[in-house]
Amino acid sequence: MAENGRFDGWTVAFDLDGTLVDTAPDLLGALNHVLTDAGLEPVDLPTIATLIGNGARAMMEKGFGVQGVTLPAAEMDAAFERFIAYYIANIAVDSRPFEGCTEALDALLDAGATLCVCTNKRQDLSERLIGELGLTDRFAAILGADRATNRKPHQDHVFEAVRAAGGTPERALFVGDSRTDERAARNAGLPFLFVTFGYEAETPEMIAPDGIIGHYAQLFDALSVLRDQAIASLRGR
Ligand SMILES: O=C(O)COP(=O)(O)O
Ligand SMILES: [Mg+2]
Repeated sequence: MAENGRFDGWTVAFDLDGTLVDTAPDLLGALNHVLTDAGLEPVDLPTIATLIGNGARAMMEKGFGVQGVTLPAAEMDAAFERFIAYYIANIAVDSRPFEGCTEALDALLDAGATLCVCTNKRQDLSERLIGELGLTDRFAAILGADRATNRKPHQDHVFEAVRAAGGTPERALFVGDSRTDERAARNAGLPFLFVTFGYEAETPEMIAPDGIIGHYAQLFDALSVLRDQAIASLRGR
């Protein structure tokens, strides 16, 4: 049943922030740039991790909220412009793929898998970040929130990312760091592998994923188990 350990015909969809890349340091830099610009106190790294997951705009609004401020819409728009300008210029200063990530992606590619990115980050930011880190060639498709018909946790985002990569949802697996990812994967009917090194506050027990890894060295074997389970259930239909 192990299908000789290969992933030919399989697509693996990855979340970006907190899953492929540790983006918190540069998101923190950009958020604190606009907060201090507005005369507010900066937030710290543990705080920013609780704000990531629903896109940069939501993160920034929550960041102001943490400092007890709700800006009128027009001012929030202007602050967001400043945030984006700063973040684009500083998107990969300290952001790096999680340890072992690049090697793990290459092992999957060598085994025949197709890889794609399904992220609530904006398309332009996602492409720029992945490009600056030299990872673009590894992904058959990158689908940001603004390119999806409906963003995660909606299944459309997952289906569209997998199909853009030339894959099929029946032979696809999802890797993510958040409840939003878990719900998106479930909504789309994909097995869900949870990474514990990202930005989710809920425990793995609460998330109840199909598999868990705490390091990229465990990715290949964990995805192999999910693939074999999916093959068994496809056969059992
Ligand atoms: O930018 C965010 O807030 C979320 O991005 P992610 O979906 O890649 O985790
Ligand atoms: Mg994430």
